[in-house]
Amino acid sequence: MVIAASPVIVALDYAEMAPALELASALDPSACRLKVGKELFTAAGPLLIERLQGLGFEVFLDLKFHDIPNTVAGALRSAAAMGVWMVNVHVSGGRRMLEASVEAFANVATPPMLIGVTVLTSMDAQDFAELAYKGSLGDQVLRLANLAKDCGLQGVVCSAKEATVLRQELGSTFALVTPGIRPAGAKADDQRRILTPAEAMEAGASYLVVGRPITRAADPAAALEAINSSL
Ligand SMILES: O=C(O)c1cc(=O)[nH]c(=O)n1[C@@H]1O[C@H](COP(=O)(O)O)[C@@H](O)[C@H]1O
Repeated sequence: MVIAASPVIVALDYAEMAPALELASALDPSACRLKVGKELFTAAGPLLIERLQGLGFEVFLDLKFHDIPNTVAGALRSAAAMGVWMVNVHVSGGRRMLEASVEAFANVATPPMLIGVTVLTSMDAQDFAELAYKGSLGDQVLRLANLAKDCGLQGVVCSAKEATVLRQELGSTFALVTPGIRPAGAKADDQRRILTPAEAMEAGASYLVVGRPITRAADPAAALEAINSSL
């Protein structure tokens, strides 16, 4: 496996294996990592993970587990057995689920990084208000990030808009994985809390998750290169 020099994680949001492998083959594993999410993993499964690793890529398995502690712990052990680099769970699954998640990797020699999802980057203040949580969206992100850290997770997924505050509150070694990244002038699509790659790094992000601005570009490798050289 190649350790990428770049903080970019390319989201392979495809419906099947072939286009995902085609895109991966066009990219350099020293220039990015790859993320496989619910759509692609449900269609293509562990075989795809093996193929991407065979091309030299570290893989973020983004299945956002959210279930009872025993079920999530089992799912995480299965993920670790695939040798993935990063996995995630919803922090809103609560303390016992998070502690069971950490415990699931206790006997794994090289465990994946365990990351908690806070408030999805597709949500804005209005969406958030409908859920009737206490405080603002930003308060909720901070509350969930503190809980994740307290339970022993290595980082959180959040919007880069929250990265400055989280970096201050949670210290320099806690990983901030930030989707909702759009180069200047790119379409927001369904994302609501967005920043450019350079702004996100400036705000304290550790990793930038970028999907459509790369996967739907006429030349994905050039789009990745442009982002990397903007940092
Ligand atoms: O966990 C994630 O990766 C994630 C969390 C979040 O809050 N928002 C978010 O967009 N994501 C993922 O990040 C990727 C963003 O893709 P683009 O919007 O195409 O750049 C998608 O694969 C999402 O599933």
